[in-house]
Amino acid sequence: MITVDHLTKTYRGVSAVDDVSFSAHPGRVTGFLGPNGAGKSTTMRIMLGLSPATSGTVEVLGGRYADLPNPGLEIGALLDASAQHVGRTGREILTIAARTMGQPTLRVTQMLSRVSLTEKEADRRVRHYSLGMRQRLGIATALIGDPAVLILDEPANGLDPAGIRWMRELLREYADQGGTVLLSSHLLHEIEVVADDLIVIGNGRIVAQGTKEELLSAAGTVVSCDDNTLLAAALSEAGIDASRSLRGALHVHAEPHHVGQVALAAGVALCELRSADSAGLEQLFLELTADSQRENGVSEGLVA
Ligand SMILES: Nc1ncnc2c1ncn2[C@@H]1O[C@H](COP(=O)(O)OP(=O)(O)OP(=O)(O)O)[C@@H](O)[C@H]1O
Repeated sequence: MITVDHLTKTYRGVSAVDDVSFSAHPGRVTGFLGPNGAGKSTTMRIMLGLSPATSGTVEVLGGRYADLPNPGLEIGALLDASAQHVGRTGREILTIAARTMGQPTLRVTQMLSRVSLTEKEADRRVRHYSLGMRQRLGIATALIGDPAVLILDEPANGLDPAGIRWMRELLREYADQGGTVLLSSHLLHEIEVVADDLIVIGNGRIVAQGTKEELLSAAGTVVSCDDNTLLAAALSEAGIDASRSLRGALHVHAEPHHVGQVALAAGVALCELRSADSAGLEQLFLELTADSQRENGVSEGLVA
């Protein structure tokens, strides 16, 4: 379990993280989503005791990271796969990690196989690794202490489609066995398949959070007919805001069933009626986060 409570971090008066609160739960993959510079890495660095908070608290497994006697046995982290010592081999890096955590060296072989790095690749120096191989090595290092919590900052960077699929399966399996996963990304489609819960951050503030299903249903309905102005008027009369459009169609925040009933009552023959699903969530994500004005970046009904 990770609990972030009213966390704020300012750099020379400018806030990178602004009053952020959320939780990540055991048995679930929590996606931490936001564009570049939104505050994801800063939040994760504070979680791992690498940077002090200006105010607010973060608790991982009920306490502060800095107070854990052997943190790698409880929390596995990967913040920057390119920060590994390039002069060492993958096997050396894993062996040092295992020894530091008091783990048997057998774990090294087990982790190599878990992340699909071959014995030959393990004996190569990290400077000759691709970014994808470095991500795999970073994940092996995070897992070597068999922790209950995983904190991963953009772990899909540099992975090819098969690698991304492998990562999703690994994280799903880890969460299904009771682990807590916090996974950041700036790309919705990269994490929407695996995430159970989503935290959306923009300009240092949480703009939406909830289960994936809640956010997808909040993403609304796409509806259109031959005369969308007439349809929009009928919907508006029924109290449904239809001000946004998606590829010429109307995008409304209501269930398809409800929208269909309003159209029927108004005698409007529909050409299209469907749940907006991830297309709507993607649009919502862009709207919520692209806005540079913090105070405007909030969508009603989605805010925590
Ligand atoms: N050490 C620092 N000094 C000053 N400003 C910083 C520092 N670290 C981060 N920032 C600023 O804080 C904000 C949040 O950065 P952060 O790296 O947390 O975002 P992010 O969501 O992880 O983005 P990315 O996806 O690009 O990694 C940015 O405006 C960044 O410039």
